[in-house]
Amino acid sequence: MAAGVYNQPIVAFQSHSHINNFNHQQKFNNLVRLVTKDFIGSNFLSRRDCRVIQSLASQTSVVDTVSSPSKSKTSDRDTHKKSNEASLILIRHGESLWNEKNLFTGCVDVPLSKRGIDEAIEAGKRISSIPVDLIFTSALIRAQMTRGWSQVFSEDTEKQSIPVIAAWQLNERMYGELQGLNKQETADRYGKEQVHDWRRSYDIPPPNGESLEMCAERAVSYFRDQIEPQLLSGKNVMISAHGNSLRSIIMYLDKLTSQEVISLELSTGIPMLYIFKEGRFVRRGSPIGPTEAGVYAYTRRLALYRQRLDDMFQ
Ligand SMILES: O=C(O)[C@H](O)COP(=O)(O)O
Repeated sequence: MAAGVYNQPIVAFQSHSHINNFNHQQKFNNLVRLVTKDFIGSNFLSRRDCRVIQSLASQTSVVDTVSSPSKSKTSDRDTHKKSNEASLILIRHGESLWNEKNLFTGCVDVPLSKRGIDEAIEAGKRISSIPVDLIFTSALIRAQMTRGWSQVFSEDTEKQSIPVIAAWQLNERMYGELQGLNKQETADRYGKEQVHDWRRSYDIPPPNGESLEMCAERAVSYFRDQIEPQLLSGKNVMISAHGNSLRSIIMYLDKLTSQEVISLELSTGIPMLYIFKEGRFVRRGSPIGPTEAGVYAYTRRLALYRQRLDDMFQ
């Protein structure tokens, strides 16, 4: 586990703009160069993909450094500490280059597409009113978005930055022999139902990969051991992770059964909000708005389940 003020996801860059001492466009250009350099020569990014990433530098506008709102908005923090409440924001990374191509990705380290970066920036705007104290990301670049470039060399500035903890336990589930295959072609070859079982069932692993259950063993244990204590101490936490590591965490938070979790789909780049109060997690829908359209891309069955859950907390 590595802690530090680097690797902040773009979603957090956009959410706090009160410290603005740097030439952000320049920094972002450097980031894109770094990311591109990491992937050029690897066997899963084509030259076209690299060109797409490079072109983002000229198309994407300003991103901000992450500063810790809890240190600059003392009254907000005092209030939520007194009420013994904390916010938990979950976000699945924005669309990746392999999501765009409909390829099984799993633990292959693929960066965001241009659309994914736009989604992350948009998500950051939507959660801008929530003072985040601590960010957890997976160890994969699509959740972190930046790698190495944003280390801070000033103690004062570092004190004002949101700590970021990268943890492999939050990585996407290992998709085994499906990694790199096209999802549609795989369904055509092995049958829709088989592929659906591999992708959505709780305990059927894809060939030589992790089932959701196996993914939950590491992701939920990490959540309970490392993240819950932070919430208990009144810290507002954001987790930037993946479709299946977050499905397993949501299954735990919402007490979904292994049947109910089958219908749980998460959209890319949509923040979900939970309030942690008196040892319980209450889903508050998306910070986007009261309709919660973005919380779950849920099916009718899950909508009913959600209705029951909401009624319980009215
Ligand atoms: O790893 C992947 O391919 C995706 O991030 C998640 O895939 P899924 O929708 O098949 O779970």
